[in-house]
Amino acid sequence: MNDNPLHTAYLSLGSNLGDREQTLREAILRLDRHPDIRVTQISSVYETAPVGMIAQPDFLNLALEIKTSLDAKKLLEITSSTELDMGRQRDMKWGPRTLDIDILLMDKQVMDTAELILPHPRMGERAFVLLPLAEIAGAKVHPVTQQTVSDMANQVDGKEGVFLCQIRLASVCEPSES
Ligand SMILES: Nc1ncnc2c1ncn2[C@@H]1O[C@H](COP(=O)(O)OP(=O)(O)OP(=O)(O)O)[C@@H](O)[C@H]1O
Ligand SMILES: Nc1nc2c(c(=O)[nH]1)N=C(CO)CN2
Repeated sequence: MNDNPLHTAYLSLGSNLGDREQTLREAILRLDRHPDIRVTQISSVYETAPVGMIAQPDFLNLALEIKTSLDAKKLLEITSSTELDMGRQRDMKWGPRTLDIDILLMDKQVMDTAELILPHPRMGERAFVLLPLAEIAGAKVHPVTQQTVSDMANQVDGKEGVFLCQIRLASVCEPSES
């Protein structure tokens, strides 16, 4: 880690093309191998019906907690380049993708710029985001609405097809000290 202040961020990962499980494992490893990022919590994996454009395969989704000394813009650069390195092609809004990484929350930061909006503007309506996130960050408070993640998850639970999978990824990388 560099000497900058340490931030806590929550990410949503999704995949609905290719070997979805392998893609998620590899993405987590790549993030954790970055010198300024440590993956500190991994939620369960959920198989989820596509939201938005429905004529596409089901997704695997999960949420991560990371600690990072990167600022939010730099973190977005890393998550975007990880998506591209893992074969993501930028094409259709809400279309199929090998890997999607969204930054959901970063500390209590609120920002609205052309490249990055925090908290993620659509997280509150997405069961595929909130159910995994509630497992690892249920008590965290959304800095704009002041709702806890658990309360947000309860509001969307059952509204979309979101099913817990038997896939265990928690051992992909060991939680590290620093
Ligand atoms: N919190 C955020 N996390 C990730 N990307 C963001 C965020 N806020 C804004 N963006 C911008 O959104 C752009 C488009 O992202 P992307 O192609 O992943 O959208 P999408 O996954 O199709 O839809 P959605 O944004 O609804 O998840 C990114 O290039 C990025 O600049
Ligand atoms: N189930 C599911 N649906 C989606 C997803 C996703 O990750 N899972 N991502 C989208 C764009 O970010 C649009 N729709």
